[in-house]
Amino acid sequence: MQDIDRLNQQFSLAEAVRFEMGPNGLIMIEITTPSASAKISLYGAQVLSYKPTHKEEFFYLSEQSVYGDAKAIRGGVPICWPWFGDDPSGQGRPAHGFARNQVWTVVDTHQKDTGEVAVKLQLTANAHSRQFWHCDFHLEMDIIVGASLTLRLTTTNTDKESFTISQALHSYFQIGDINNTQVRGFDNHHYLDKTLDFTEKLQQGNIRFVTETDRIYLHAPTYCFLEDSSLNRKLLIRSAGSQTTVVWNPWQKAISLADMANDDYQRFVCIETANAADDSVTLSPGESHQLVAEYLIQD
Ligand SMILES: O=P(O)(O)OC[C@H]1O[C@@H](O)[C@H](O)[C@@H](O)[C@@H]1O
Repeated sequence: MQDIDRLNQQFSLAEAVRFEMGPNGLIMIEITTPSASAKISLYGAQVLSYKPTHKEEFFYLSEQSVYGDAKAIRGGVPICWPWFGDDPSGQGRPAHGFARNQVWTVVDTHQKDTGEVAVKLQLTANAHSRQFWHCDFHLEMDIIVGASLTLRLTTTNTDKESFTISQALHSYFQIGDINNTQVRGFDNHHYLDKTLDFTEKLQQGNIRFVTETDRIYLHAPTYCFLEDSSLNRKLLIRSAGSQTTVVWNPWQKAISLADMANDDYQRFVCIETANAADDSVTLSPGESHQLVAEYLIQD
């Protein structure tokens, strides 16, 4: 159990970093820098908020989110790890793995000369993870808050055997209106359509949302744009260590999601920097892999 007083003693930074009690006793890191503020939940190492100074919030966070209770918080940037989507072994283990449902450990906080704040969180094999996955691992999440938000998830194989993972930084971007939103950058890219049993299709033009959208873009570009004319905002999403991008909006299926209002599908789009489908990652003992996403406003 990580005590708030101890965390504040060890890792708070003057005006920039402090630890607070969030809903249901979950510990949150509140970050303030000259160029942005952010909130991170230790449960899931999940960024829940990032707001550049004088600009709109980047992320959607459902008002009906469940905090803790082995559920993922619905919004911000959940981490899907060590598998993306349904249990690849078909044994009914939790969708999107277990990292989003575990309390992570704080390893470091510091402020750079530029004013950016960097937070490092860690997860290693434990009794809970072993219920679902027998491997030994070291997982590190670096979160860098400044004029942009950078997330870097480093997986190191500390086991005696190789293992294979899939994963995603499952960012829920807040938008003004789904009807005035498009994603640019995937023209002429193939994708697997999860709503049609993973049928492969070709994207023509920008992605627009008119129905349930659940796609894994293959050989994905290293950057794309989320254009939202209601908020008059263009976000740039840069990725590294990833060859797949997942684009998801549940549309009317939001009704079946207990932790989301029925019409909330109009207010977010998920664009997920991933290693999914054939883009899984195999690591030998001692090897590491980094999955990186950076989000910023494009003027
Ligand atoms: O409800 P969950 O487990 O957080 O998953 C939400 C969605 O996450 C997306 O990444 C998947 O492509 C969807 O198929 C899934 O429905």
